[in-house]
Amino acid sequence: MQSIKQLHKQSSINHRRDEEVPPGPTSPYSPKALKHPRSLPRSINYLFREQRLLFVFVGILIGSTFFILQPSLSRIGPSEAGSAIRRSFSTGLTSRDQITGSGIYGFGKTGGRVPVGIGRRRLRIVVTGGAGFVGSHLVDKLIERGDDVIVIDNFFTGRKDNLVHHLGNPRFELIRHDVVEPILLEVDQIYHLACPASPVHYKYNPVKTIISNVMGTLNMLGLAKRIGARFLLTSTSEVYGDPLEHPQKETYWGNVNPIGERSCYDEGKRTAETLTMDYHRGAEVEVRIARIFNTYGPRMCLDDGRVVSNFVAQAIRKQPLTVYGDGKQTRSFQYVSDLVCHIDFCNFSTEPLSYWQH
Ligand SMILES: O=C(O)[C@H]1O[C@H](OP(=O)(O)OP(=O)(O)OC[C@H]2O[C@@H](n3ccc(=O)[nH]c3=O)[C@H](O)[C@@H]2O)[C@H](O)[C@@H](O)[C@@H]1O
Repeated sequence: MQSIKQLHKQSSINHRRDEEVPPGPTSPYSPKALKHPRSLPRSINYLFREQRLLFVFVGILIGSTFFILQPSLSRIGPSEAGSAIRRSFSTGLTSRDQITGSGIYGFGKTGGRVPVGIGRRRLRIVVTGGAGFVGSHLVDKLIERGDDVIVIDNFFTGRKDNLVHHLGNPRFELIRHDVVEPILLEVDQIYHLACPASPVHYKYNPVKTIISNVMGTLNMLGLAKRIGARFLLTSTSEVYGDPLEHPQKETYWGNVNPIGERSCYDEGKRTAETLTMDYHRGAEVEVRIARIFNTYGPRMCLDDGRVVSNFVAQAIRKQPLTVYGDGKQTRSFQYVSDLVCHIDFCNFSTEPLSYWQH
């Protein structure tokens, strides 16, 4: 209101001044001659000169093309991708996804128009435990795919050496942080791997192992809920304990000793799975659970303590191989690159359960 009053005041003063000093014939001031309004033929003539009309049409064409393509572009966003996929989960590297739309990858699959030269939107992904044996291979895959990766690791069993080839890459960040403490990051997806996985390592400090599993998973699920990120938990076949069924199906609930030496890990992971499903049911966090079996491959520490690395280390040193117990126990082994492909597939999969049963 103040500024409007001022303007009114000014215009009335000007008006009075004009009244007081009327421009006479002898006055040195001569007002600017008023421009004649353009006649219609002149305006049309102006438009046609120098191909102006053509430029107007080209401008309209470019503008309308952009607005037609815009709905397709918006499909790239995580919120849209999330809405295309019903909240779902999978366990044991088997996909229980109940897809009502289509996967995040294909615009074609969503039925939208695909602007030429535009691919999948680059995702920001956090990998907890990304400096570890499995985590570092997963990071390699995500970086190779073109995503931005933030690694969180407390370096208890992880090593910077596993990630040294990514240092200096602008799409890669490494944070020394223990997941038992909360952290706030803006990402699209969370791969939660942080936890010692070898019996030697998780038995070293069992209380810390169970705290990492429970508090670490809780913190990461809280983050996923807050920022609307998809969450993948790397669980273990240890949730089956000493199974009474072979092979173990997802429907099998296991035979776990709650007070044994391995319970810190087994029960820790079982609680982590429970929390994951509770966040899924109660807070609609989009989740995946991968139950990982005994994995081997490059970057596995020689002192890892698992059977493959122990046997390799003993073979290199030309020592006899140590077999615990009666040697009749059985395990499922997988190579780390196969595991990483499956974790990645599990996270993006639109495949039905049967895919994993072959
Ligand atoms: O398969 C899995 O789900 C689990 O595999 C391993 O657990 P485990 O298979 O018990 O680990 P290993 O130490 O590799 O033992 C495999 C078998 O080989 C035996 N073993 C181990 C080491 C060794 O030197 N000699 C030996 O006979 C063990 O007693 C066991 O029966 C991992 O530690 C878990 O994190 C993982 O989830």
